[in-house]
Amino acid sequence: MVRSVNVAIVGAGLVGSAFVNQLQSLRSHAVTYNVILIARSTKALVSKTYSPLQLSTWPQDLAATSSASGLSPGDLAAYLEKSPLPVILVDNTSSDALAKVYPVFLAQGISIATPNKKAFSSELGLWNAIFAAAANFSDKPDKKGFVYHEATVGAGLPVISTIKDLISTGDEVVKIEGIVSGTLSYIFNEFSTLSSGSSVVKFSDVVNKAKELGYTEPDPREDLNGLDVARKLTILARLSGLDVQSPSSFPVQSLIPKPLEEIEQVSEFLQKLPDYDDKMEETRSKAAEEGKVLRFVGKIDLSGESSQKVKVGIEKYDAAHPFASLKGSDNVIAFYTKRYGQNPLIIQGAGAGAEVTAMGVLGDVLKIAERVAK
Ligand SMILES: NC(=O)C1=CN([C@@H]2O[C@H](COP(=O)(O)OP(=O)(O)OC[C@H]3O[C@@H](n4cnc5c(N)ncnc54)[C@H](OP(=O)(O)O)[C@@H]3O)[C@@H](O)[C@H]2O)C=CC1
Ligand SMILES: N[C@@H](CC=O)C(=O)O
Ligand code: NA
Repeated sequence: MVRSVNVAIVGAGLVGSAFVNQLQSLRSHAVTYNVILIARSTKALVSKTYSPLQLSTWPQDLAATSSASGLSPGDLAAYLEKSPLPVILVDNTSSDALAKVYPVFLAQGISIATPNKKAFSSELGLWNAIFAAAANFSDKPDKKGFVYHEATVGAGLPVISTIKDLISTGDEVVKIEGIVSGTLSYIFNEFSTLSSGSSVVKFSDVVNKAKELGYTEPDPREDLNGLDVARKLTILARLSGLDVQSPSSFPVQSLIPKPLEEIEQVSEFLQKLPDYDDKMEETRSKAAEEGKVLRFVGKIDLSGESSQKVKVGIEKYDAAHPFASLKGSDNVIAFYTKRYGQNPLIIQGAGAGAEVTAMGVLGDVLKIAERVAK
């Protein structure tokens, strides 16, 4: 018998649009996925009767909706709670406001699949509330929703599922080292090569290119100030058993030039960034003179050897190091654990981009549907 589930998609930008396309092309017919809502920040296409929306024309239909404002999290919860079928909320935004009400959705039996890091990397209290309210972490799962967030670290790469499997089967994390920003990976892979002359590209040009390619956060300053990496490290550290209070509770290096910190508009920031290319070029060429390249790295050290358990910033690597030969927007994450010893379990591949991120989100939706569809 074919089972069904309702799907509500909030956020229809790069990842959201790729998600809808991938959902439409699904080959599995074991479950029917009825999309009942697609929303952007200012518009919402909602099926009032909970019957499936016509997906072939969703961009035009969404644009044509008369609503001048989006749905508030409260309105969304009230609508989804009345769904006659189990419902999965796909949060493809980077909204803090939506993330804060995840515990409410979960307690109402609404499941969540998301690439939005905000819920899992803000204050520790929110993290605890989410997992207390979620069915997959409860011994009383009745009426609670499931929560999956694979694409919050390494986009579609199996990072979250791997660390969860390591821990739940009794392994212990000793260290994690990695390049977990697709944007900063791309920027430094292009900008800092082993040539000792001046770089073939300007730092500000590669920043713009990373934005064009869809790797950056909606506001690329969240990548450049190290916060996106700090959020991912917070998630990995918490899953490793460390109670990190927030992404600002450990040292994080920012690449935003001090005089540009107070600028409000992204456009003005990007326009002024070229004025600071010389400073980055100086750092790059000094490293190149030592035969090294720059990479933006996150480290978690639970071995007790380092006084600083979590840190994020630029490091220098020589040519032989695996981080020096990364390409494109690749992420690389090395898990040193009790079982794996000195030879870490390594995951590598594209860590940003709409298609690979949507794949991670859709994979989570399929896992939730297997558990809740009726
Ligand atoms: N791009 C990537 O490579 C990766 C992205 N992610 C994460 O995926 C998420 C989406 O990223 P991306 O698609 O690139 O970003 P976009 O800016 O392209 O899309 C964001 C979408 O969210 C909508 N939105 C924002 N706030 C709200 C709200 N309160 N209610 C309803 N809709 C809202 C925006 O509406 P509007 O269209 O009206 O602006 C837009 O449609 C982010 O959390 C990001 O961190 C994770 C891994 C990789
Ligand atoms: N801006 C992020 C997107 C994925 O999380 C990145 O560059 O990695
Ligand atoms: Na992932």
